[in-house]
Amino acid sequence: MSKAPVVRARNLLVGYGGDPVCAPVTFTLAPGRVLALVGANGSGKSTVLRAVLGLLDPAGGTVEAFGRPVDERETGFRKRVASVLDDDAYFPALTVAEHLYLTARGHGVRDADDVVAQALDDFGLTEHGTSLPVALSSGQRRRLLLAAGFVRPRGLLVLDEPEQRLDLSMRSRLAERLVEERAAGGSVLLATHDPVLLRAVADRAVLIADDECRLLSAEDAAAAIAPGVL
Ligand SMILES: Nc1ncnc2c1ncn2[C@@H]1O[C@H](COP(=O)(O)OP(=O)(O)OP(=O)(O)O)[C@@H](O)[C@H]1O
Repeated sequence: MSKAPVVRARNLLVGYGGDPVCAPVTFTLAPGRVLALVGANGSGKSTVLRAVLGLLDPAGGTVEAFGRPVDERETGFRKRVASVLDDDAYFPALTVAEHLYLTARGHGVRDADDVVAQALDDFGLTEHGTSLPVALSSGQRRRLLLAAGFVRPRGLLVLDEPEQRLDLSMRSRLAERLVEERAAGGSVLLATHDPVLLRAVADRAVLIADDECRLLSAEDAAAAIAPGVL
């Protein structure tokens, strides 16, 4: 397995309208590793993720994915990068299963039936396969968006607070799924406020802040975001 970084950010400065939202951030993410971004509300985690996904130009520094400057217009980039952000992006007229088939087949998955059935099961959606998004609870809609990230091929999975709106049992299933992802050689970059998820899946973390963005062990990062600390 190639150990070249999947993501390399060097003094990456992110912000809006020329104003940085946090200190420059430097990290690498290797194949088969999970890196978490932690920090207070508004510290800049989602903004860093947007820059890694090419949805926002860096205000300074560089960010590369698979050895090339990030460019989400490149087919090769979009083929290898799956993301689930903090938005409810779904088609109102498609059922849960149809969403997953569309995503899988759109990305050329041959055994889409098996892959979709597995994702429905993993995310507790089997009995909602024929439901439209409007008929789902907010947590079930979140599961649908997460499931869509897992039915397509990927080398990098980017997740923005994937624990949001999930009950504890689904958080633990998500953690198992991410551990499997890592074991299969996939890389995951996630923003999270959940110390339990962080401890279960992350190898390292970056604490995003105004004055300095620091690389921490997963354990130190989990302690830093424990209740009463941040
Ligand atoms: N589209 C935007 N235009 C201008 N400012 C923005 C925009 N999106 C976010 N911000 C600001 O950028 C800062 C960082 O926001 P960001 O969403 O990256 O934080 P976060 O660490 O992900 O927070 P949370 O934990 O609440 O999700 C905040 O001060 C926010 O108000």
